[in-house]
Amino acid sequence: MTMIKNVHNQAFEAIHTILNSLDALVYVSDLHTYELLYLNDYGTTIWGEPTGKKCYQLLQAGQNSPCSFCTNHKLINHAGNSTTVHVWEFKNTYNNRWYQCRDQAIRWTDGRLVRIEIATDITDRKQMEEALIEAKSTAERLANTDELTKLYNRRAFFNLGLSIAQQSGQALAFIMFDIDRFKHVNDRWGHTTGDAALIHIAKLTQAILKPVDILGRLGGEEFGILLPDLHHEQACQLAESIRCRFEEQPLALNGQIIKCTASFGIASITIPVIHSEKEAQNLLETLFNSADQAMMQAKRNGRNQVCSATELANFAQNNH
Ligand SMILES: Nc1nc2c(ncn2[C@@H]2O[C@H](COP(=O)(O)OP(=O)(O)OP(=O)(O)O)[C@@H](O)[C@H]2O)c(=O)[nH]1
Repeated sequence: MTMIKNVHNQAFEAIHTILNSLDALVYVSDLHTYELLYLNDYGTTIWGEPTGKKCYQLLQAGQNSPCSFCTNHKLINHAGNSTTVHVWEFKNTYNNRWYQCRDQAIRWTDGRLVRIEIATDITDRKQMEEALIEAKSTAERLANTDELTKLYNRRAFFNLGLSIAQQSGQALAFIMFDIDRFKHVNDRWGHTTGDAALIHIAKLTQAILKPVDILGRLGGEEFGILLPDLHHEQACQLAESIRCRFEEQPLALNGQIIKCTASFGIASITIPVIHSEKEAQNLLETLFNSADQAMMQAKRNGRNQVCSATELANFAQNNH
């Protein structure tokens, strides 16, 4: 009898030693009253003594009733029997560390079903994952952004245009503008001042636009604006406002006033039924080419003015 008791004691101590040596939280709580029935050393070191406490009182911060994220209901089925192990990841509200939790309903020594959780700290992995997600989104942002002006670059601008160009039945206007005689700005004031002038122009333009409008730097001193749901006349008025804004608000830098004007081309369309991305691409290219030609016309007409593709069509007819 004494020998059996000793064997039992030894086994109990071995289990006790193992549980208290684990680099993981192990606790047992009543499935219905939430009373803590067991907490290993890992748990008491971080969260404190469990005696007389409910799991939510000890293991979470500022919790006076069962947690909204409690998984107890997932551990037993309708018949009141244990289901499988429920594995989930959770940021503990007491110490703000991430844990992978393995929860299960087991039979306790007195025969009732209780909850056992084994939770390992996965904060380092989570932080690495978060850093990777952050790095990916930074890389994506940089790949779509013009470094100097922080506007969309040509690639991102065209990609955004592609999705807009598939919204059949919607009006779409496009304004393209190019700063006039920008070479003179660089030659006279230097390349750094030229850069500042490009940033200034980008900011002036962005300030006039609505959040749905898409402004991009297409390259060099050339910019594009995609205007969803805007009709031709409204786009012409908008371009004229931007042109005036450039005249009225030159860049003031180091006591110098750097004046920049720009030439604008406008094209617009009511998007027809689009069947494929290729069709959307063709439509966008046609729109861009028309605006580009209108802009070249504005340059030929003497710069610092707005020309629309309609004007260009008239001009073409007049010159045949
Ligand atoms: N500072 C600066 N200059 C740039 C940048 N990209 C292009 N440029 C300059 O923009 C100028 C464009 O010159 P051109 O294409 O001859 O055109 P323009 O002088 O603006 O004359 P028009 O377009 O005919 O009115 C060149 O001097 C380029 O070096 C840039 O990122 N920064």
